[in-house]
Amino acid sequence: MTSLNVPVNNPIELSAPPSLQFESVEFNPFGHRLFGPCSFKLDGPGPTLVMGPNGAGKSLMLRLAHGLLTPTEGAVSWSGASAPRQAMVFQTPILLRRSALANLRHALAVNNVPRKLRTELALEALARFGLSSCADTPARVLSGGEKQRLALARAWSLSPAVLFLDEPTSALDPAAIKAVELAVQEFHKQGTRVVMTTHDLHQARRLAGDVLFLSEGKVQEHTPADMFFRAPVSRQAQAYLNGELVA
Ligand SMILES: Nc1ncnc2c1ncn2[C@@H]1O[C@H](COP(=O)(O)OP(=O)(O)OP(=O)(O)O)[C@@H](O)[C@H]1O
Repeated sequence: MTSLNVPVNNPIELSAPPSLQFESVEFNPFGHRLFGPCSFKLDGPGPTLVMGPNGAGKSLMLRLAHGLLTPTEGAVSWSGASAPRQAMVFQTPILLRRSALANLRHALAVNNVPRKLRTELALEALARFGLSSCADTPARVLSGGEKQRLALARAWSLSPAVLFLDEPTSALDPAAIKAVELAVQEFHKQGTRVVMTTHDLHQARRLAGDVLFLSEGKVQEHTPADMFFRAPVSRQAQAYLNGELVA
C-alpha cells in the first residue's frame, strides 16, 4: 500500500531531499514503552537503511516518521515550512479492487492532481515499472512482484520528496527484488529521501548510504554504511552482523 499524507499539486517538481529529525521521540501506547526515547537526524544523502532484529521497532519508527502514529512524547519534524510530500510502500501492497491503471488514477485523484493529467501520469508510471501490459488487469490478480512494482509506480506517479519502504522485498523472487532495488536507486537519484527497512544484509550493502541500527526500541547507532559494515560501533550491531541473537 502506498499512503500519502500531503496533497500533490505539482507532480513534476523535485528538489534536495528534506531532512527528518526525531527529538526525544517515545511511543508508549498503553503505558508500555515500545519505542524510544530516540533522537536522530536524517540529513545526509541516504538512502537510509533501517536495520535491527525482529521487534526492534523499525516499522514503528517508519510509521512515526510518516505520521501514521503520533509520538507519545517528543517530536518528529522536517526541514522546511511544512511536512514534505511523502509515500510509504509496505511489505504486502494493499491495492484497490480495480485495475492497475485505476489504482494509480485513484491515488492521483485523492492527492489533488488535476483530472486531465491523471491518465498520462498513471500510464507513464506503469511504463516505467514495466507494467504497461497490465494497465487493465485487476490489481488483485497480479503476481506478488507485479503488485509491489504497482505500489512503487503509484508512489512514483506522485513524485514524493520522501519515500518510506517497510521490507518491500521480503516476499519477492530475485528478479523482482532486483526490480525493486533499481526503483529505489532511481527514486534516490531523482532526489527523493529514501528510508527503508530490510533484514537482507546484502541488499543493505547494495543500497545504503547510511544505516540506522535499532534494537529494543532504541537507535543504537547511526553510521555511514561503509563504516557500519566494516566496524559497527555498538555491541548490538556487532552481534547482529555476526548472526548472533540480539536482545
Ligand atoms: N500498534 C501496536 N500495539 C502494540 N504493540 C505494537 C504495535 N506495533 C508494534 N508493536 C510492538 O512493538 C515492537 C516493535 O514492533 P515493530 O513492528 O516496529 O518491529 P520491527 O523492528 O519492525 O520487527 P520485524 O523485523 O519483526 O518486522 C514489537 O514488540 C511489536 O509487537
